[in-house]
Amino acid sequence: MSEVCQLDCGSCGSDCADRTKQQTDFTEQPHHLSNIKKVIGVVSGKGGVGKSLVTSLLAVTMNRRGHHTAILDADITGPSIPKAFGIKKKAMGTDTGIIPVKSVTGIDIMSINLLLENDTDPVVWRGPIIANTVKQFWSEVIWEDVDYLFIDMPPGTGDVPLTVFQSIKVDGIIIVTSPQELVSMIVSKAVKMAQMMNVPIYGIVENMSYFKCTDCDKEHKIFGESNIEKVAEAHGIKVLAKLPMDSRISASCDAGMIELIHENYLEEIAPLLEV
Ligand SMILES: Nc1ncnc2c1ncn2[C@@H]1O[C@H](COP(=O)(O)OP(=O)(O)OP(=O)(O)O)[C@@H](O)[C@H]1O
Repeated sequence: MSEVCQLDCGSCGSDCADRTKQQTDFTEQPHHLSNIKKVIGVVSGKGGVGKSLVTSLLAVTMNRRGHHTAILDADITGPSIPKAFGIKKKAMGTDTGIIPVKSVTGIDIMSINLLLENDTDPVVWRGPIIANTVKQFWSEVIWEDVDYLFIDMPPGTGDVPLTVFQSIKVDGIIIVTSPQELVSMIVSKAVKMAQMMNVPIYGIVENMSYFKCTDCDKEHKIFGESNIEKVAEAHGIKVLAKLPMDSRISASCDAGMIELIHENYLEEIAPLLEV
């Protein structure tokens, strides 16, 4: 540190410990009234594979097991969480901070669509502004007594997910894929990004893994045989669950009733998160 530190590295040439710290630690603090026990990021190497659905189902599962859960919708340009939970109310801002909206079963939710006047308005913002909005959802929203905060991460491995990883201390991530040809490359990208960011990986959820015929009860692999086990093994991670392609799922999302869905599709993941 220079002899009289003005807390302004821009005008100071001293190569001190404080400068090094400022250059490498980009972590944002949560709101001082927030109390979050575990933060779990849900990521996908590409869009449209069901990342928001898996985030929603994880929050529902943990909530059903008696934990207070919350969702931070960091998918700013494609926010689909409020629709899946049928939330029409807007989030409230107070002098102290922003209050998330509670779903029917008590899951706290924050999403850009809970701030926009019209939820069909597109968010046409540049990367840094989008990343800043996510940071604000972390630092300015009051996440009160949350056991599990699930973050629906922006898809891909670009600028925005990177900034989010740098700013929010995530306890672990879950990677969502669908059984398609490019899965190996897509998973590799997500795994490498997590490793670069030093974030532990819980494992992979394969969505739209199969379709179960209601007439013959047979499972059909619509996208062909999956090689997810091999891909997971190659990266030393686990396949946590395989979700069927099920019209009841899309119907529940469309009707805003995802938390009232009867099936507990991701129940087997819960004990791992509870450790
Ligand atoms: N297993 C499934 N069975 C039936 N419908 C599904 C399933 N998974 C996802 N869907 C439907 O597919 C659509 C896209 O899913 P979702 O929004 O979760 O994808 P996403 O990966 O978050 O997309 P994006 O990256 O663009 O935000 C939704 O309408 C959802 O209801």
